[in-house]
Amino acid sequence: MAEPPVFRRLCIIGLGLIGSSIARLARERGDIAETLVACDSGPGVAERVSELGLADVVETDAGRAVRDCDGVILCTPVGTFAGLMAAIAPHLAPGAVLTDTGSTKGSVLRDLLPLLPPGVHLVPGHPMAGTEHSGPDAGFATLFQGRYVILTPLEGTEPAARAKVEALWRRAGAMIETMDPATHDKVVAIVSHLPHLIAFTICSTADDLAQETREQVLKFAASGFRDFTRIASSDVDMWRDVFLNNREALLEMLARFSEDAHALGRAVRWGEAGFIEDRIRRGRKIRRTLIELKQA
Ligand SMILES: NC(=O)c1ccc[n+]([C@@H]2O[C@H](COP(=O)([O-])OP(=O)(O)OC[C@H]3O[C@@H](n4cnc5c(N)ncnc54)[C@H](O)[C@@H]3O)[C@@H](O)[C@H]2O)c1
Ligand SMILES: O=C(O)C(=O)C[C@]1(C(=O)O)C=C[C@@H](O)C=C1
Repeated sequence: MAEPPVFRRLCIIGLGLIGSSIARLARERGDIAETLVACDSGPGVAERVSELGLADVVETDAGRAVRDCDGVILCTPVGTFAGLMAAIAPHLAPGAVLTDTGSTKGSVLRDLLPLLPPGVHLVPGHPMAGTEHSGPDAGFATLFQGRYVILTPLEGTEPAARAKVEALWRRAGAMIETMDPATHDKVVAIVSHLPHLIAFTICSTADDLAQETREQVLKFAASGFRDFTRIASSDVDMWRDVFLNNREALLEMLARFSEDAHALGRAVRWGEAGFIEDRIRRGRKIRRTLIELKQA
């Protein structure tokens, strides 16, 4: 027999890549929310969400959108969370479960907890799935299939609230891991935030060089550089907010990376072939490990 929907009335705030993927999934499955409310304040987004038929109710005002909802999921850039929380807190229904998909977790607790009304349950989350595309047309229902979702629940969170968020992600086909926010922020700093910082930087450096030399450097880019440009084409608002809200862990990883890059540079300068080979071998090994885990 089909399971009952996880939520009676679920409000998704932010209908970009991630929010519209959850909406599409909820529409397709029918067992995530009985009624789906979509809220987006971006220019033309609410109209597009209506055109695409992604929700039963479409709003642009977050306070109005969350009224009477037993589930609310924030899918906007993390820099918007404090302002959004101030707007929705007075309207959250007692007993509601509040979750999110933000890429940083220490900042989410910092921004949401102080205004959390008594009786509303916060279960922060982060799907480790995405693409370089953004907006309501970019989403797809299978985005989370076979991917990890990291939850960073607070001690003492009501088990029933946590179970609802876990059920949502299980129905999305995801695997769930639990971590404390500081560990989460360190892990994603190395596997997600630093790679983006490097990709944005390498593109700027190549662009500077092209301007200095007046050569069409980019037309000679084969697949190595192109792989970086895919990552570097990601959304400006989202990544500005990620960098500014995971400052400490990102700067720590950047410092370690810079030391290691200098060491490799030194080996190149002094012709230390063994050191260079070792670094290349480690890269190849990590790629093989990811392929074995089917994540490459
Ligand atoms: N893109 C990814 O690969 C990825 C992966 C995992 C988690 N995340 C996280 O999920 C969240 C959403 O990312 P995305 O890629 O879907 O972004 P996106 O840019 O595709 O969509 C964000 C949407 O939020 C809307 N929005 C912004 N401020 C708002 C506000 N105050 N009120 C209502 N709507 C508002 C925008 O109009 C936009 O439609 C971010 O916190 C991001 O860090 C992103
Ligand atoms: O696939 C991509 O392009 C992504 O950037 C997805 C990605 C990542 O870095 O892996 C980006 C941000 C997230 O918070 C989680 C996933």
